[in-house]
Amino acid sequence: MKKTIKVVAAVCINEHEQVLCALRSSNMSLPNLWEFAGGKVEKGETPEESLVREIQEELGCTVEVHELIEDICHEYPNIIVNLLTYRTTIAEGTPKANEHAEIKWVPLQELCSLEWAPADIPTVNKLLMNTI
Ligand SMILES: Nc1nc2c([nH]c(=O)n2[C@H]2C[C@H](O)[C@@H](COP(=O)(O)OP(=O)(O)OP(=O)(O)O)O2)c(=O)[nH]1
Ligand SMILES: [Mg+2]
Repeated sequence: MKKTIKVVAAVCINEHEQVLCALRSSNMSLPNLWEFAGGKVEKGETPEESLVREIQEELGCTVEVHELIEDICHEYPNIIVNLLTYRTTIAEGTPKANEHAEIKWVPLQELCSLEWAPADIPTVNKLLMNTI
């Protein structure tokens, strides 16, 4: 049976309605695909705690976690990812790509121009449909 991992990711939106997008590097799994920064929920953490920790590690800034956008299970060839995406805003600091190949702020309506990790598509569609 395939293992399921619980992953949290930050849909970080700024005052210009731009979304922070992160490019997975060539040495990560799902290389060269765009994602929302985040990572695996560790034992004893709430999803919100994991997300604040992951963003601190990956982007070197602090986020405020708002509502859940999407909770989906996506089956990859080797693993099932239970991805929880949350709307977030930056509470402190400026995001930097500590682990990603690149990060950039993208206008909400242009999100579809990036090549996303497959599990992110439902979140991207929700954002494009303006249902959040
Ligand atoms: N962070 C993140 N992971 C995603 C997204 N979409 C998606 O399919 N994933 C997958 C990629 C990985 O197989 C899995 C775990 O994410 P990750 O690689 O960020 O985990 P992590 O930061 O804890 O990294 P590591 O400790 O395993 O190196 O989730 C997304 O938008 N954000
Ligand atoms: Mg990560």
